[in-house]
Amino acid sequence: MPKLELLPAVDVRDGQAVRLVHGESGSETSYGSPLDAALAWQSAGAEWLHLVDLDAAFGTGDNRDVISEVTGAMDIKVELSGGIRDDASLEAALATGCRRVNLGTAALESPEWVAKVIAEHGDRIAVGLDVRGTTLRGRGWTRDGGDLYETLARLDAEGCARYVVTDIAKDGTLEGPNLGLLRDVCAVTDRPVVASGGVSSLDDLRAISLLVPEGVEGAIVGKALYAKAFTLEEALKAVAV
Ligand SMILES: O=C(O)c1ccccc1NCC(=O)[C@H](O)[C@H](O)COP(=O)(O)O
Repeated sequence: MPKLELLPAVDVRDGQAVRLVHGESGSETSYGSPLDAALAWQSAGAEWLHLVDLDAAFGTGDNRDVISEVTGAMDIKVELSGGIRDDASLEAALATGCRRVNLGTAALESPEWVAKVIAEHGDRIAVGLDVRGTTLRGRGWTRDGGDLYETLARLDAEGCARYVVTDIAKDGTLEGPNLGLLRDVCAVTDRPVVASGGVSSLDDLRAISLLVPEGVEGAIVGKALYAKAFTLEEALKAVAV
């Protein structure tokens, strides 16, 4: 059985590494330099970095310089998220050298464009399915964007390579992941799923690991690392098989 991939998160707002609660603008706790955080996760043995431009996601500007600096400094693979909604922002994101990007709002508002870029870029495109209940949310998770399962069926048919599934009610709360949601999504798609939101403990990671045979490929970990609930070294050891 392959091991669960871990993706430590660096969410950037106004040039700083932050964590939000439920992804809500204004709920930031700041954790300093995004580059320092990313380098720390890399030194600890991460194989992936999940890097989010929250200002681009919220439409309050962008952190392109910081994102480029961090991505350029990484020897590990980078998954880039936040505000990638058109050719210009996609080209800029891919040009950073990231391994893949996450599209969120665009998958809800610009389905034809998303089908086109999936066809062009294959597995460098993932789609973030950010949900409250089974309703998708876009524009920095502030607006409803349709039904999870209808959108998933459409994206599957278009050849989407991978999904990053976030229960917004869990995100940044340290309340544990929504394992039922992950199971339900894996039951209706054969594409790999990356779990995001709510991880609080090594036991949460072990529980997500048990879903690898069902299709969960990775887990994003943000708040728990910044809050020092465990170290990344401990997390990597917990999911090693
Ligand atoms: O990814 C986005 O585009 C995004 C947009 C708006 C608000 C938040 C967004 N992402 C948050 C994350 O990806 C978190 O880093 C991740 O879910 C980690 O959550 P947690 O482990 O609960 O801190």
